[in-house]
Amino acid sequence: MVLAAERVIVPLDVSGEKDAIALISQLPDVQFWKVGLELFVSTGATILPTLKNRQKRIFLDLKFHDIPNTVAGACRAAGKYGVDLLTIHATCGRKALQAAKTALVEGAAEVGYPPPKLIAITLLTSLNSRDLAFDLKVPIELPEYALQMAVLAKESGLDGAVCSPQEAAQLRQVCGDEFLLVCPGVRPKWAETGDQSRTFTPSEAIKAGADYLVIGRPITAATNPQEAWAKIGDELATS
Ligand SMILES: O=C(O)c1cc(=O)[nH]c(=O)n1[C@@H]1O[C@H](COP(=O)(O)O)[C@@H](O)[C@H]1O
Repeated sequence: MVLAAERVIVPLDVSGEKDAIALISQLPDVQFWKVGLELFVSTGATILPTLKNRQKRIFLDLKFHDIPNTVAGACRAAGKYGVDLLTIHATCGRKALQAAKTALVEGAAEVGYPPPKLIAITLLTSLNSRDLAFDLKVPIELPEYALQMAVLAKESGLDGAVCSPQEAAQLRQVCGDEFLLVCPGVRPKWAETGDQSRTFTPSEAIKAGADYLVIGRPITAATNPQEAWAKIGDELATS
């Protein structure tokens, strides 16, 4: 049986600490929270100790994208927060990914934390094949591109990738069972797609091989977030 508390990460996509704490309190069964750009840029790292005090797991989603020296510095610092997952864009390239991973491990060791798992963004789930071909000018098919970014991450020593659930099965097959697959772009049948392009339902995403599902607005923007969380829990329990 798939338990939502073990497999679903909910993003704290709000701009203030008060709103973040209200969400955390409203959804006590959520064990894994994501702190992303909106909250981190608005309030800094202050939410992290709050989550740790409540024994929550933390996905720090800062999507680093820079030259090797800069991502290494950022990862060394992020390693000291004691979070569980951290993101970087695969398109930083091999040298930056390797430098990031090394610095993250060193930063965590300096303060005695286990290193967070470093996972690479393959291709944002908001983008579709047309965007990739016509705007980003990438001349290969989208699933193949996402796969190649995951392979680059794996070869660079990263722990996993962020991908659309539509690509999860292929990434799982090629990158193996130990490679962590974190999938946003998850939409229950009853939820709006919004700006996500490559979506699967929660049960489809799990079947495709996702380790974790990142599900935000279907829960957090629902009239009744607890009810939405429970519905997703029911879907996963029977999948
Ligand atoms: O890194 C991410 O978590 C991420 C990568 C990606 O390709 N697509 C994506 O949607 N996300 C994040 O996943 C969350 C999805 O939220 P909802 O679209 O509200 O479910 C957001 O916080 C995004 O920042």
